[in-house]
Amino acid sequence: MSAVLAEAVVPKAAAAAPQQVALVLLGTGVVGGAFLKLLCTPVAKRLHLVGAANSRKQQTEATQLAARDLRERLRREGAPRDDAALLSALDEHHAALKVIVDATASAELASRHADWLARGYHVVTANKSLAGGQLPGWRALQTARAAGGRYGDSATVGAGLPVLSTLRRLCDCGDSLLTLEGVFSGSLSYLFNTYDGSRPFSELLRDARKLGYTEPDPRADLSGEDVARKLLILARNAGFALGSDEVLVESLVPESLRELSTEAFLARLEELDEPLAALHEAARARGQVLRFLARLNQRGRARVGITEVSPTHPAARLYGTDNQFALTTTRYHTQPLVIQGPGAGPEVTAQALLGDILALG
Ligand SMILES: NC(=O)C1=CN([C@@H]2O[C@H](COP(=O)(O)OP(=O)(O)OC[C@H]3O[C@@H](n4cnc5c(N)ncnc54)[C@H](O)[C@@H]3O)[C@@H](O)[C@H]2O)C=CC1
Ligand SMILES: N[C@@H](CC=O)C(=O)O
Repeated sequence: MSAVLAEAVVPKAAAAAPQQVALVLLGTGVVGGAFLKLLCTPVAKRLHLVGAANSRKQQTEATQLAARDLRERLRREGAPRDDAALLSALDEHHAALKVIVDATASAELASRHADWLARGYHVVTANKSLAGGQLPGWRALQTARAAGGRYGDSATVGAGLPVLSTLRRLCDCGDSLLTLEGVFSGSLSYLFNTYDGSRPFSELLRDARKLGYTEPDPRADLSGEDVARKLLILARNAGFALGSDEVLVESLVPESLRELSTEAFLARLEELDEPLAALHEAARARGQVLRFLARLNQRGRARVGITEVSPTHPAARLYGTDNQFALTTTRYHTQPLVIQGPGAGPEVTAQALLGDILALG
């Protein structure tokens, strides 16, 4: 009764009207393409696309940006790439929030994130190269964030699963990460959940690529590099000042395929089949299965690589692109807090970008 009375007499605080958002999209590939589709849905009506770019061309012209075939048009026509023109398009728009969305895998673009934040733009990214790269880059990012820049990074780990948000919330409450373990790659999860020796590994990898699960160059997945980046992002968010050279990374890419161009590598995928079949067979003979695991122990030692696990291991019970993050903390120490679900794919990743933009205000 008193609660009802209280509601009747206390005026509700007026909810702040959501702000208009101007945005520039860098990268119109698998994730960027899915993001463009989400921009056409009603939830995105206060978002205004004022610029879009791929690696070669860009567009800031309103009618071109509104075209349904913007990605194809960008491949054929558009102005040459020039960040300054994209930033001017943001500056000229009346929207209160100005956002740069990075849906590329470009380390060069990622190295500009901190500068963009310092200049008053918000950055929302699927690109892990800054936060999961060299330690000085991570530190520059923290400096820009401390000065008020807002950085939407949900898409960088678990393709938007609520992992980073949960970890930060625990840390804000004074909890501490003790250990971290799991499957952090959607494509490798898909590959090892599916591979049973009946179809060549290279065929499954081609499927994973077509479905939009792999990195632009799938060696970034197979080498463990992408998993290592996610491990670094999580560890650093939990206060471990880990350098990228401090993660022990076990690569699945044979030496002979490491230095090739992406195209040449894609033409020689069959060379992965024999070594992977041998690993699979050896594990099978011991009653085990293969999983690509990431681990951070209490002393800050980090390792990512292929591991044989028993069929009853939690990582052996995943499906599709499932990721699994097991967080043991000071307060979750008897059993870990486990976050699990699809960890790759254009739609979920694009949604993570959209969610971070809408959360800006
Ligand atoms: N595919 C997935 O499930 C997930 C992907 N991500 C991340 O999303 C990012 C994009 O991945 P995809 O869309 O799969 O790659 P993609 O290869 O399909 O697309 C990359 C796009 O970036 C563009 N690009 C490259 N350099 C550029 C530059 N300097 N300026 C403007 N555009 C540039 C390319 O032209 C292309 O349009 C990567 O960082 C990836 O790690 C993150 C979570 C999940
Ligand atoms: N290639 C990545 C995509 C998400 O980050 C993966 O396989 O997990």
